[in-house]
Amino acid sequence: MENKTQVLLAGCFYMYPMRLTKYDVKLTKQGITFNELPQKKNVLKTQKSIHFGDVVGCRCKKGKSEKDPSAYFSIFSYQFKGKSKRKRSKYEYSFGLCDFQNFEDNLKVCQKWRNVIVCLSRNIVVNINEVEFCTLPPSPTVLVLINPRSGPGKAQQIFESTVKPMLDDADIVYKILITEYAGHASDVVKTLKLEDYSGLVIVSGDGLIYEVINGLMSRKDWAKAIKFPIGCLPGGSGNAMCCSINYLAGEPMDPDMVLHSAFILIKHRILPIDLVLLQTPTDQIYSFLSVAWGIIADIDYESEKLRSIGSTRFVLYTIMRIIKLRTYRARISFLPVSDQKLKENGKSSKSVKFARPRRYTIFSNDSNQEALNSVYEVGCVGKFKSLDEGDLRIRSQSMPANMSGYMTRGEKPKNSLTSKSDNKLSEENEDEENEDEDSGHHSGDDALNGEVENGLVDFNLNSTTDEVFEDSVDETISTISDSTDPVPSPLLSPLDKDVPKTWTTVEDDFVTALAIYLPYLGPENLVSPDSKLNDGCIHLMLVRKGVSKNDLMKIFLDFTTGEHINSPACEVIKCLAFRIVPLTEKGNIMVDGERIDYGPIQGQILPGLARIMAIQ
Ligand SMILES: Nc1ncnc2c1ncn2[C@@H]1O[C@H](COP(=O)(O)OP(=O)(O)OP(=O)(O)O)[C@@H](O)[C@H]1O
Repeated sequence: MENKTQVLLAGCFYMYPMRLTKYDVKLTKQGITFNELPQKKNVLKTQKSIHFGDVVGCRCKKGKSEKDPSAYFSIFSYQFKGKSKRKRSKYEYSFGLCDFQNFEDNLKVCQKWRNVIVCLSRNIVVNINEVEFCTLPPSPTVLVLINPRSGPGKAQQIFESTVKPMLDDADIVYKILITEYAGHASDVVKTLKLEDYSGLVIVSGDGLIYEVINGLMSRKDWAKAIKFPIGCLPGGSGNAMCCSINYLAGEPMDPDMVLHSAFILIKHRILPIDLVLLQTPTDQIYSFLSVAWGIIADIDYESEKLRSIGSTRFVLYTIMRIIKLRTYRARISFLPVSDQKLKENGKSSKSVKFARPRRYTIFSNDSNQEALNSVYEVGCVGKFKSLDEGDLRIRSQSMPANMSGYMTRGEKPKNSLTSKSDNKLSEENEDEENEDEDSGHHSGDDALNGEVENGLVDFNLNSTTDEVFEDSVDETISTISDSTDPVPSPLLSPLDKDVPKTWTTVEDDFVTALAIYLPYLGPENLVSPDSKLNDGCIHLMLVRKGVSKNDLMKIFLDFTTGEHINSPACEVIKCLAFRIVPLTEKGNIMVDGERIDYGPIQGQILPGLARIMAIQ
């Protein structure tokens, strides 16, 4: 079994800028521990540690003074301040070595440490016998698409102020493309030479993600193209994808969601994400988030005019639409998950066939409580257990072992890119010999308390690095092979024909129908708490006419916690496919937050078809 606490490297370093105090530093697969030396008798100093789960990069540096032969390795860690785990902050730990008279010899030792640290922080396994020969892994190269018009129009600013410094710390090479018109991102990915990049990073709202996915799916080589890794940073007003990614990674959404999303982006694995193939009478499109009809679609679309005020627009319109409540008639059909599973197991599906769906109870996660509500038996949500802080943290705090091997070497990018991969002078604020404790550089006891900036000079960056993120996911989850054939939709019958007999159909008056396949629909809207990135099912939520305004308001308020799924007025069905045929003449249908022509729509799940940079 892997010994995560085995010491791979040990040495004596001082911490910049405190040159007089030495530290005993040990490196394991989990992180670095350091103790002040010499330990005074009877004085127990707490051991300090840096976890590789928090580390985004490491760089070698030299002192500013030419005469100083010291070499350093600086570790960039984004860790939680205090125990509340509400916000990550940047810490820079610079360990210095001056054992040898010339800089090159000191540097060699620091480079060895740096190489191992970078590998372990990127989940590349380094065993004890590999430490001496461990080389610096090449840097990933990404294309960053920024939508200057998304949300309150701050995507570019967000990138410059928060994301760029983090990408630089992580030595991620990037090329920036600012979208110039609606549809630009789609045009770009339709012809993009995917082999030039390790992935695509979208700084925008959900609209640009939708564009990119549909652009990739429109390519002849769609089956290969859709596996191109996509990373997302919140620049829009909804940002449902980013909220969902942060939630599933156990990273905070507030405050400073951008920083936490950027942290995930740097520490990501490439994970499969479900898409849904949608058909309308005129179109076939691909969706990653939801199809909304009724009040949820109305709020999304009608609040567009208040885009400039950010996510507050949703709150205002929710109140307005509940006061002036509309209901809509529709025929809604679905293929429940368990129905299909029964068939796969070779059992008769007779027992779950019924003309009109029966309502069954599900139980609250509180075992003392009576059965609370009703949903369809087949594919019902079942028990909903809300994750507490502790549950959520486990994954993000955990060490590289649970995120192993997501990188490998690839082709060298051909583009000229904005990169930090050259030796460069750091912004100088102070003389290196100045041992001022307020310098913001971490030394000894203050190492866990301050911000960064230092008087060291970057030295060791490998400017000829090449890398792609390896798709290390379990390919079996994807049902579709690399092909140039049209995308298959075996579960769907033509939209102008009846749904297959195995489906269930309801005709009724509704307040809303929402097919959703990610947990969050927008900030503070945990509409589908049970959804995962790749659970292979659509969560169909129905609210029928007859719900009181109070109950409806409670459902919307409970979106913040996901508790609404315990409301008797909220029916949830896990299904593989669905069809909504609106019977009320006018209304809105929103796909991933974008309005499409009003009319019948059907969809089926494409399990794990796309690839997303996330932690789950
Ligand atoms: N330069 C541009 N000018 C005008 N529109 C653009 C430009 N670049 C992209 N777009 C369009 O802006 C639309 C809205 O962007 P996006 O969805 O990213 O932001 P948002 O609507 O504020 O966020 P969310 O969808 O999360 O609420 C997208 O449909 C995209 O096509």
